Amino acid sequence: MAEVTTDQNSGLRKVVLKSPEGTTAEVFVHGAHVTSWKTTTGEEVLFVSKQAVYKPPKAIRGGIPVCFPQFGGFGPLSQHGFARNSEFAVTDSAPESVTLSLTPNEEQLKLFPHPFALTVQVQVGNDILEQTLTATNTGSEAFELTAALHTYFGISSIDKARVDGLQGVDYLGSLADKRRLTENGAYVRFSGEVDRIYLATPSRLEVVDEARGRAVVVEKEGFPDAVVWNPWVEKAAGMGDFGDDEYKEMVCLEPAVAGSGPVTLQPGASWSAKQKLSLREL
Ligand SMILES: O=P(O)(O)OC[C@H]1O[C@@H](O)[C@H](O)[C@@H](O)[C@@H]1O
Repeated sequence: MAEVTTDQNSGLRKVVLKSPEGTTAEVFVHGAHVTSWKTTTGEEVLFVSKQAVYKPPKAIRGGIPVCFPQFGGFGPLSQHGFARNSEFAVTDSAPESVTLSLTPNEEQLKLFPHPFALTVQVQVGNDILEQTLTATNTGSEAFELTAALHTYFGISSIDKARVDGLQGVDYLGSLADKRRLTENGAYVRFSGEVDRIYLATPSRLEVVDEARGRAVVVEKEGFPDAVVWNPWVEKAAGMGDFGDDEYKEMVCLEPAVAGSGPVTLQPGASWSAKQKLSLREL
């Protein structure tokens, strides 16, 4: 069993996972939120802001917030839905994996009148992190959902970072009234704010850290889309839980079901999607 412990700094409950090879991950019960994934050599791969606020129901800034049952503004709820603001229950665990579950409370059902059961499973392997979302419609009517694993990757320097695998892919420009555009570049690089929903992307993408000589390989299933986000100077300055200069240290690449249209879940039916993160030396 992975033990549920109390985080020293925040007082919140978390689970620490460890693979036999020594890869570790830290998962907060609040939001089923992964805040750390360390390689066998002890190197952190994810980014968490030094200004992050560990005070439920606020979502933690960084790591991997779970956006569910809504991504962004694609629906009636507030931005990114309420899973990231909710207390989950730990329903299963082993030294290298944990499953956390959420059913909406009365207040959430008033805003989103669709009973569901959501599980988030997190597992570590040899320099691997896998995360699976499974949602079941436990009500009597069909409903629509959008979702994302809003993954913040730590990088050495934004001018030496890029996202590979998106050339020729159409995207909705969130900074351009969601206009549909096409990615022409071989890579996505960052020299200003980027906020794009790439549609029906290849299942394998990479966040490349040229300065560190390493890429994180993102393999996704069941998430047709991928969001690329960096807030850059102005948006960073406007976020209370994000340092003014921290945009230089992170890139978000978020497997999502968003712009390609919502998933319709029939009564009794389940939907499942996952991401697998691994490393590649350049
Ligand atoms: O501040 P939030 O709600 O965590 O959202 C952060 C960002 O999340 C990204 O997924 C969105 O594309 C951005 O538009 C948004 O700014």
